[in-house]
Amino acid sequence: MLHLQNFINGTFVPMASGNYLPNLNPATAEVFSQLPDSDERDVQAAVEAAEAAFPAWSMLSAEKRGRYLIKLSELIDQNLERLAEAETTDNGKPLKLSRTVDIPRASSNLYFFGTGVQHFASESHFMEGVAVNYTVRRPLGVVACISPWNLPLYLFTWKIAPALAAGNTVVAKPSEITPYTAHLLAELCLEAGLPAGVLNIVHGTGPKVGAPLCEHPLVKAISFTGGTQTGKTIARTAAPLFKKLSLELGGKNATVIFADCDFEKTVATAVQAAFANQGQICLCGSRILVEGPLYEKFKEAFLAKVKTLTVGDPIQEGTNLGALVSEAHLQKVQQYISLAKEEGGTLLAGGERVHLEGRCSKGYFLQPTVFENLPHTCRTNTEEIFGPVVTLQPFETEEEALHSANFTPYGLAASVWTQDLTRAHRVAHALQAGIVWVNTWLLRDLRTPFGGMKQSGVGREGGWEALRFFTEAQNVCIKL
Ligand SMILES: NC(=O)C1=CN([C@@H]2O[C@H](COP(=O)(O)OP(=O)(O)OC[C@H]3O[C@@H](n4cnc5c(N)ncnc54)[C@H](O)[C@@H]3O)[C@@H](O)[C@H]2O)C=CC1
Ligand SMILES: O=C(O)/C=C/C=C(\O)C(=O)O
Repeated sequence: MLHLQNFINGTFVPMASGNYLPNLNPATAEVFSQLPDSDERDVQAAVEAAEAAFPAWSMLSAEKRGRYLIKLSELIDQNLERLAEAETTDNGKPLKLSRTVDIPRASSNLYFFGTGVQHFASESHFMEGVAVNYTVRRPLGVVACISPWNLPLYLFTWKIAPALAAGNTVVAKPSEITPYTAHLLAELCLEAGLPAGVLNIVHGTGPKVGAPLCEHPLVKAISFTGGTQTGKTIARTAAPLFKKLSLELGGKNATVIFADCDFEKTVATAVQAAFANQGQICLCGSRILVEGPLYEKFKEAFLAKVKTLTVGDPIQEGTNLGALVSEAHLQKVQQYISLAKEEGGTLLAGGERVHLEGRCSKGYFLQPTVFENLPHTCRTNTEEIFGPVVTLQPFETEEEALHSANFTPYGLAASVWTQDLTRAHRVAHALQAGIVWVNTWLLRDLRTPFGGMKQSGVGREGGWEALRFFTEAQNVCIKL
């Protein structure tokens, strides 16, 4: 049995408690590894290591720091297959997704910030004949990066890369549900020669590791991706301690389809946006709003495509949907399916757990599920389900579409499907969402601001936004 370890001060170390937690493969429901059940003592050791490493790391040139990240990116590329298999074993997602999306994106995150930081310039402001101001962006010190289980290495690296590039040292906590690839990344850090204490990884649960990490007085900033409830808890901790906070939280995203859309492309992408990663991406389009005249035609084509999706063993090439991440999460999603029925929804497809043969007979599989006839105000249409469950809703006017799309406490993402560019701009502007795609979905340019409005979070990640978050501006004013 594989035993994962904390990575503190450049070494794999046992946790203070001596206790392990079981780590399951959700496709087989079997325990395949054990992870440290760490606590505040391990957090303390990691923060101390990060604090000691900070002066030397922050004094390195951006180029030298960048080179370490680029080296790590190259090592990820060289270990693509091993990392992809680990991610799929840990998370249940199709191996082809790990291989083509998760792991390549983890590499890109490190490469992007490793190169990007070398172009990070600060502002200067000239007061005609009076003074010149220049602004220095200084790293903060020790920062915390807390990541979720849905895109494990992808989101882990999305946080640590800008934090390290900007000159901070990091204590990172991967999700206890999917800790495996973070452990493998620590091995690659050793191979890359990353100085000891620059990146520290503490495994364990939110209450025992995440909470003391957020409370620690030496931790200057917290970058968190996960559920909105957890985000609220972290915000309550951080506010009185005046820590910088970046929160990427839940979504209940609308796919808004007008009758003049490119039909085939729209249907194909709406299916992908609904069910990619078993619907476990905060950006998934879980409410599909379709203009009246197109509704029946769209419904027929959408359902036909959904019926072609294979729910299966994640390591099989032909699998489109793998396992949900855990039994608890499967049950949560199943409860939402029951709720949708109680709320009067008409089940158009799916709705049932899938029982596979062979090694996956105990896995947490669920059919891609589609409902209609649910009002935009109901719980099914306003709460984050985070699984392969979507609703179809017709609309008559643009105003009605916007009213429905915006009728949730979330404001993360939306996609708009139309050939009318003027309408696309108008609708994009009126949508309460931090990210709007027009005639596409999840097309990512890492330079763009990424984050949500309303209860989808606080702050923006990506590009300069991330480097600004992980630095503190100091203005120097020189009288001429
Ligand atoms: N927006 C997103 O990307 C995600 C949304 N979710 C949503 O959240 C729901 C709950 O999923 P969970 O796995 O429980 O997510 P979570 O928000 O509890 O977990 C995310 C990370 O936060 C850590 N954490 C938990 N409690 C903490 C605390 N008090 N202080 C600091 N860190 C803490 C966890 O250990 C994990 O590393 C899901 O059903 C889904 O709806 C979950 C994961 C990702
Ligand atoms: O940065 C991206 O491309 C995707 C980010 C996705 C999440 O933050 C999420 O699903 O939680």
